[in-house]
Amino acid sequence: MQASMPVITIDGPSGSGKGTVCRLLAQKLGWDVLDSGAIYRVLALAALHHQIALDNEEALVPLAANLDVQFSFDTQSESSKIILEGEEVTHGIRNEEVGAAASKVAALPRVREALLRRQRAFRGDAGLIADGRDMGTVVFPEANVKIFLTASAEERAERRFKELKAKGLDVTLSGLLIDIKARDERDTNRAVAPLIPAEDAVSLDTTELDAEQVFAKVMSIIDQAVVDGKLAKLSK
Ligand SMILES: Nc1ncnc2c1ncn2[C@@H]1O[C@H](COP(=O)(O)OP(=O)(O)O)[C@@H](O)[C@H]1O
Ligand SMILES: Nc1ccn([C@H]2C[C@H](O)[C@@H](COP(=O)(O)OP(=O)(O)O)O2)c(=O)n1
Repeated sequence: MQASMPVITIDGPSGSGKGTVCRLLAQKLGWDVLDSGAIYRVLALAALHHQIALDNEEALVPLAANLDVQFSFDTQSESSKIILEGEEVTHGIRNEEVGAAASKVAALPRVREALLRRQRAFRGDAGLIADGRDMGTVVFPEANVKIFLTASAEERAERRFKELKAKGLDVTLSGLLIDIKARDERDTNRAVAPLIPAEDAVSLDTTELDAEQVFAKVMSIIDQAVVDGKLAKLSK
């Protein structure tokens, strides 16, 4: 692990645009990305496969600690590929059922603890962009730049609705709004590593912004961090 490589954290609730901005940042900066939500999603899917109850901390801790998962970058599709126990789950984890299950296993303190080292190991030879809920507060409290994205629940549900409809999934806007609010509630009110901005995070409300505008604002926050000496000059 290269403890000195820079880290930018992007935290926020579901649909606030974290994944989108992280992908754009990774392209621009040539850095690695940690999609921590995908780790919780993969764990939840493994629990469902093995018929382990989503509140069975005793059984989930060893499953989390020994999770047989590989994240790789597929150069052909220019997207990441996720293999769980030998089976590709890249798309299978991206539905609201698995998102809700992920939020349940993520509420268990010893499960979070068991996944800490795996998340920190994503810090390699390049800089790291870390996407999640507790990247700036718990996993990388020493990060160079911390950003917290928000948007109204209605706007986030609308975004998710368009995305899942485009994939041909059978979803309703009202159902997604209920799911998003339930997930916000669980993620925000859990005892350990709740969804809250780090004290030194810059918050950005994306409700009225498109993805390009969010990216431009995030880049200006990063440029300001360089001016403030929090981050070395970027070769972008
Ligand atoms: N600023 C934005 N305005 C409108 N749609 C957006 C914006 N940012 C992202 N999206 C779209 O909203 C959906 C959720 O975005 P995503 O980046 O996956 O959010 P998160 O990772 O925070 O859950 C995706 O379909 C994405 O293309
Ligand atoms: N760092 C993280 C990342 C995700 N989680 C939990 C809580 C979230 O509701 C689920 C799924 O996260 P994910 O980022 O994939 O969800 P969205 O894409 O934002 O809908 O995992 C977490 O507790 N901590």
